Amino acid sequence: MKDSPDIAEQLRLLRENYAQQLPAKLAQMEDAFRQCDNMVELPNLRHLAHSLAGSGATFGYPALSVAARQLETLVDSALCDGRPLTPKESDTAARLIKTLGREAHNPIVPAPAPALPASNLPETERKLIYLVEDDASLATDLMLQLGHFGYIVKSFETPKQLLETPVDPTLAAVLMDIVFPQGDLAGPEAIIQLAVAKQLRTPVIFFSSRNDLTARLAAARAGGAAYLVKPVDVGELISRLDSLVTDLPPEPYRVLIVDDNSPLASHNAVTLQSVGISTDIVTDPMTILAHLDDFKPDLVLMDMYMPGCTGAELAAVIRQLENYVLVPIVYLSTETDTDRRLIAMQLGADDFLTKPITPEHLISAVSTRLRRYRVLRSHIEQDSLTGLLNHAATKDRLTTETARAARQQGVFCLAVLDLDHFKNVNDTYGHLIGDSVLKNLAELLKRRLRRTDIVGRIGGEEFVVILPDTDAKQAIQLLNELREAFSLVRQRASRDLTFTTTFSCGIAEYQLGANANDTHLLADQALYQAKQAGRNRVILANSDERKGDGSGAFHAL
Ligand SMILES: Nc1nc2c(ncn2[C@@H]2O[C@H](COP(=O)(O)OP(=O)(O)OP(=O)(O)O)[C@@H](O)[C@H]2O)c(=O)[nH]1
Repeated sequence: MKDSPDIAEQLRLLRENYAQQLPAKLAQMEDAFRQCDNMVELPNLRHLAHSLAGSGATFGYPALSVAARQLETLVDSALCDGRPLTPKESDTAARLIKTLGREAHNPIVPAPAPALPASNLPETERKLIYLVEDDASLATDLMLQLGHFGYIVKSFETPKQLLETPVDPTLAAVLMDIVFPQGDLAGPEAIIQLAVAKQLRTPVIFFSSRNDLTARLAAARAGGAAYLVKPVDVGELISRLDSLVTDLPPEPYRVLIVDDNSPLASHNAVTLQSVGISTDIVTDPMTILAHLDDFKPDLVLMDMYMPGCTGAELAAVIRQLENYVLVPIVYLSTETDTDRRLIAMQLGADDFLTKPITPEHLISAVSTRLRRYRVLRSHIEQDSLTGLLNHAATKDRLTTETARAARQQGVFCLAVLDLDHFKNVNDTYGHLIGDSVLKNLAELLKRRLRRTDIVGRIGGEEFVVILPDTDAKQAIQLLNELREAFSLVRQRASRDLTFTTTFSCGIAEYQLGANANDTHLLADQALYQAKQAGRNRVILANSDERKGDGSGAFHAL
């Protein structure tokens, strides 16, 4: 696969820009060299050489990189000794600068980055499902139930109707009964016809009151991805559907590039973007904290030597932040000295990549670490029953969101949800059924909320939803929709017994200056009011009550 035209074009422009700026950089270097007898210009000369050494090869000037690296090493050793260049070193430096001038006219067009399929495809909000069921009341009920979880359902009474309808290209799955008045295996037979006539490749879930091998075999031969026995357990159906139709790409990996060399940082960013990795660039290391909070990187790719502070110092600072103890920090540096590398690593970085680096190597080295980090993070952060964020991770996210809102003077809402009379559910139907209710609520929240919303389970039957960039009015409306939808979900206790249940919810809108505990305490108080007022309702906290000490709200979870 080739670079997308957009990315190839961006890379070409970056190379062109670099080539245009090269003569000025070389002129600066010659100036610095001419004045380097006075020692003041030596660090500048080293910095300029360092910058060219790191960036030249990336933009098609490998020999220039080599010469610049030699120059950097030479100047570095004089600076370490605290002396000017010796006459011999000056000769070598003059020769190297000449080489730089020559090589600046000899660019090689770098091979395009090997693009893997981009993973950040646009998100399709709601999935279209075809339901083929001759029992009108069951069809209506399933349509409603699936609708609560955010699916759009188009219903057909007979397989023939389905066969006669052009297949919608956005179709995500088919739910097909087995037995129809037209035949005991009319459902699977229709699916085979569809596959032949219309090349239907969409996943099919069969459901039937038949539970015999003949029916199951027919479904399997028709390529059925799942087989559910009636009465259909909505929770099971949703989890099967979700696993089959969730083509939502995984959230793109995020790499924060910290490099004062702006063209090089952009080049690396475009290279990573070509495989769907999302990037953010920090050219001024002193602004890194804001970038960390806003961008929440899965990996930090960092230059080692920058004005203001070194990469090693920055790595040490990042490691002091609780939320970034685990995030991989990788140096991308021209540093080859093993001792200096080891010292830099001791301060908190995980690895070294050496500049110049080919796009292939950069992508592969970064991707491996990103994958490992995400797996590790999900083990640490997920609640095992529901797959939502656990208590600690939710608390972290709330702290981060609070910091972001404070910095940007933005808004967000925090909703705390608690199932009503859940003890009764456990006592009446058993703990396992209670668990499936918890999973159904988690599923509903996951399906109905935006990807940018944060959902966690913070206690037995207590959930938290953080809604960035959402004001109180919008939050109330959304949570009421969710409350309504959940109250209509048919929970299955046994083959013949279903029940419904509800949740209460307290919402707090972030108030400028409040900390995470303040907001959480407010939402908790509103939840308490919702319970007192009769449950199954959403109540917004009164922000004037925020004057309490606010302490320990999260501890109380
Ligand atoms: N099935 C199941 N139950 C849980 C889990 N964690 C907590 N619970 C139960 O949740 C119930 C919570 O009960 P209460 O705190 O009395 O609240 P409630 O019955 O929901 O009543 P209100 O909140 O006042 O409406 C207890 O019965 C817990 O055992 C879990 O992981 N699975």
